Amino acid sequence: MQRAAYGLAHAVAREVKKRRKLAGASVTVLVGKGNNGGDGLFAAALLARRGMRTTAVLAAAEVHAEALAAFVAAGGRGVRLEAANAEELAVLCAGDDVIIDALLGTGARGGLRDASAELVASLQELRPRLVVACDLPSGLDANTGEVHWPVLDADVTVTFGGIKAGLMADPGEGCAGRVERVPIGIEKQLEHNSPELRRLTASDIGALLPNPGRRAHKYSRGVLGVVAGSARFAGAAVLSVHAAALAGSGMVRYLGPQAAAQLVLARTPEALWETDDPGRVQAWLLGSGVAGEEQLERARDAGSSALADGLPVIVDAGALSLLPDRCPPHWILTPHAGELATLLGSLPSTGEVKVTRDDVESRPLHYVRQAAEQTGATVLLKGATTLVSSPSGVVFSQSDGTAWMATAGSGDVLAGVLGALLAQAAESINDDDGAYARLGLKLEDRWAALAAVAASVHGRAGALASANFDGGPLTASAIMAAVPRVIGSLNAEYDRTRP
Ligand SMILES: NC(=O)C1=CN([C@@H]2O[C@H](COP(=O)(O)OP(=O)(O)OC[C@H]3O[C@@H](n4cnc5c(N)ncnc54)[C@H](OP(=O)(O)O)[C@@H]3O)[C@@H](O)[C@H]2O)[C@@H](O)CC1
Ligand SMILES: Nc1ncnc2c1ncn2[C@@H]1O[C@H](COP(=O)(O)OP(=O)(O)O)[C@@H](O)[C@H]1O
Ligand SMILES: [K+]
Repeated sequence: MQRAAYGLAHAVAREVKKRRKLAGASVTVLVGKGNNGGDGLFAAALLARRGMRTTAVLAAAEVHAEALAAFVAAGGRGVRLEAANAEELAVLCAGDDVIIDALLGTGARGGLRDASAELVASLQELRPRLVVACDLPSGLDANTGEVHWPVLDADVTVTFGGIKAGLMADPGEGCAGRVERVPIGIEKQLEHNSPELRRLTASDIGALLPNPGRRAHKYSRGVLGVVAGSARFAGAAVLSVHAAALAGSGMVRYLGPQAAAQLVLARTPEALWETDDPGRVQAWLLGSGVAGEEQLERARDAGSSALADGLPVIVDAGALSLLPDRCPPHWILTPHAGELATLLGSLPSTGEVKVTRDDVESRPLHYVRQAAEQTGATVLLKGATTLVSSPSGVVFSQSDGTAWMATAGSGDVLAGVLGALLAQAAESINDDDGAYARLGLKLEDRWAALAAVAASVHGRAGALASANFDGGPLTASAIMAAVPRVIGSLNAEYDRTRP
């Protein structure tokens, strides 16, 4: 507890010092009845000793006794929260330099209640200057990222031990701000009861990105077949094919109507337009912008032959309605929340239960796992945080992008990037050289890991492109243009630091 409190106090002091002098600055800690409140009180005691004006709002009749004694001994002032003073305390706290949210931690069941809920709801409206959450924002489920409102949005969350699953899945991650981990000596223990949710680091991604050998040729590099676009959505074909070319496919074969093919070739003269037998490919991308019977038929045919040949397939947008009864794990579905809701609704195994987009957005971790389990496929659920579930239940979470990436065509670029990675990895991934094992990944989860690599490359490309515009807005084309540089720098960084 002392290590946790010290880490928390250190982070709070640092954040305050970015804004003003620490001595004389005001901090209020919101204290619940459990150990989370104890951590908050011990941290506030340390801050009082460093000259901060400290107040504790005590939300329970009994709080951690030892921590309260330390807090009082350090000169802190306690106020009991009651229904009658919740509004008034909210106004007072909102004027503070920093608020520490230590109401509920990992032991919470359900959300904030009564006066605590009232206080937090009012505070959230008053937009306090700086909020630091102790371990996790109170009201958030540490295992799922599901949220019981109201929750006080944190600028920084200081979390102890391992990073909880709930801080890597929305809507929880969206409330947590920047997450900092304080090691407290229980990390080894956590490794063994891992929550099966994993975030790949830049170095993990460098280790998994395909790299051409010296004697590579275009066919050995990996050919991607693409059935995308249609008369109505020709742009999806243009974007996905170009992104696949930029992300390093050996070759891209495009199947689609002549009008779309002309636009595809105008942007990507490197691509081939296949009008009858598409020739050999190592992987397929089906569905981005696919509409109309003729193009759906092409996607269906390519899907059937891929299934028979055991080839990896990305199933995006329009092709999500063409799934076989059971998909193999090397089929990667790439829905956004709305598409996932529709997909789940169409599965016989979901039964009569209706799933809406709101349901998926409230419980993305639950539904992405459910979809992978029920279809047998790997499922990549797009969003601010993108979750990828292997049918084994192992989930990857990547959150490397910027909100400017919520722009039309962005998903088509992701599909192209993933297609390029799949085509390049398709042949080597089955006789893995140990890269997955070295990262502690099971080979059965390799498709999900590769999809997470694509999501991260896509997110990093968006972040880089926006940074090049001083944080300004993006088009899908701008995201795509940054992809080669992101892959190049991830590879270079990995080469510099590899063991
Ligand atoms: N190794 C570790 O574990 C470490 C843990 N550490 C710290 O401990 C924290 C976990 O502590 P914890 O177990 O005391 O849980 P926490 O959330 O503070 O309080 C639970 C209490 O609140 C109550 N309560 C429950 N739900 C409620 C609700 N909705 N609304 C109101 N009350 C509610 C419930 O009581 P009851 O429901 O029975 O009234 C229960 O007694 C963790 O987040 C981290 O900060 C660190 O020090 C590092 C090492
Ligand atoms: N708020 C956000 N922050 C970061 N990335 C986002 C956000 N919203 C969407 N994205 C990303 O942008 C892409 C949008 O894909 P999609 O919804 O399929 O759009 P489209 O079909 O128009 O291409 C996904 O990769 C998603 O992860
Ligand atoms: K908390």
